[in-house]
Amino acid sequence: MAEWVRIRDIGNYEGQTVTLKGWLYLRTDKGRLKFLRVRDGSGVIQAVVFKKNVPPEAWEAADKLTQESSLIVTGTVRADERAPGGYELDVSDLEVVHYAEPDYPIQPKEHGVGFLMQNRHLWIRSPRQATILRIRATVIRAIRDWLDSHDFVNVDTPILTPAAVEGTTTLFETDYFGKPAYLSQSGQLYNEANIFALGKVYCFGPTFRAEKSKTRRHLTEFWMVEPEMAFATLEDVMDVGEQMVSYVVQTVLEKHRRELEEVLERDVSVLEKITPPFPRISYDEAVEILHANGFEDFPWGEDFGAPHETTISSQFEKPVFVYHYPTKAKAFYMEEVPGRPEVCRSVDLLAPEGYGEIIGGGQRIASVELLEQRLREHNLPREAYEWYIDLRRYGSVPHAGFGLGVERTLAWICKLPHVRETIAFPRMLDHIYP
Ligand SMILES: NC(=O)C[C@H]([NH3+])C(=O)NS(=O)(=O)OC[C@H]1O[C@@H](n2cnc3c(N)ncnc32)[C@H](O)[C@@H]1O
Ligand SMILES: [Mg+2]
Repeated sequence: MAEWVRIRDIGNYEGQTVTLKGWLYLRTDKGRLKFLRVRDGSGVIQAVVFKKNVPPEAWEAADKLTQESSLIVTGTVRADERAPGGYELDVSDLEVVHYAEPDYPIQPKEHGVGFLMQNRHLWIRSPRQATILRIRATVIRAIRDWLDSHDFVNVDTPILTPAAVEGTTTLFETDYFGKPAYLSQSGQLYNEANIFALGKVYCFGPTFRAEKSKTRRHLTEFWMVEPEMAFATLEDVMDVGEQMVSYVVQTVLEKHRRELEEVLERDVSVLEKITPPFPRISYDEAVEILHANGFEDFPWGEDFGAPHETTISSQFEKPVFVYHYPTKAKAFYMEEVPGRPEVCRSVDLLAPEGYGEIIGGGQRIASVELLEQRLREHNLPREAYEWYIDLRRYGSVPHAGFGLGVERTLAWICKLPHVRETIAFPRMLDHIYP
């Protein structure tokens, strides 16, 4: 058998005889010719079977091929600008590994989202979905590369936790040997302990929100990277956030420009502008933008909804930081702004093109007294946070961090209509199968 190669690298083998292993995506018969669209997980190529060029048994096998049959094809690589990816395989031999059953549910045609979601385990095989998952992997790797190269230590935080971080209304409760435990909403509180050991840390894993929201931006299980820094302030959050997001976007452009343009039909010129610094405006300034752009009655003090975030971010070509939200609109742990207790040292990063919040974070309360006051105000059970208060008793420091949602970031980069396409098996209010 000739050398087994990946379709993604086929350009390196022009004129050579190679072997590909994959699945039949599409078959077109034209007399003594068969055009097979083969995919192998790294890309798609057209394999041309000419009856006179293959053994009779190979032709007979090709004739019985059904969509998604697994196969091994050998042939000579030739450049052809009409072919997907610019190359074709002139087949000299073909072996079928398994004939797929003839009723493969996902035909190369339009299907409704509900049907596709019920068949997500097969839908992910489509070139578009596979491309998105490949870009997702690049986003995750780029995030880790940037943090690892900037002295952040990856520390894993618990999934089973005793208390809320982001409000008690979106907790998934589970029984923990007769006591309640909650799936992690955020690793932040544990990160705040870890920085006293390591200075700069990040956790990166699944987080859970029992969101009752059916929107294009909400999942009930999503992946979040959460950097946290000792001796840091709100400004450090924005510095790190803009540098990391810019690095991620430029890395995706470098590695996946062709897929973005050809498979996802994404206008990449927007992404080319994503470099530091990002604009930074206060919540007060953001409210002024709303008042001047159709939301004259927006009341100061409210959190922004999707339409508001879209209006605010539409004023800028880059993601925009909005800082100093009203204290009452944010979580219990937010440090207050000296002299303005009604606002806190929080920040969100709003992505352009209507993708809204991709980062939430801020500076954390450093004093025992204010933290105890906030726990009372938020009616949080003090006993579940005693350890967290300890962090303010023993060498407290100004510290800050944020969480970036992978799925929302990926949806923006790829310009996807819904976060359901940003993870292999999305979990949403009304979707947990397969
Ligand atoms: N270490 C920190 O400071 C993080 C902080 N405790 C936190 O969880 N902030 S956040 O709730 O705004 O969520 C952060 C990001 O997490 C994403 N996120 C937040 N909730 C969701 C849902 N439901 N679906 C998808 N993505 C979500 C979104 O990008 C948010 O900006
Ligand atoms: Mg948020």
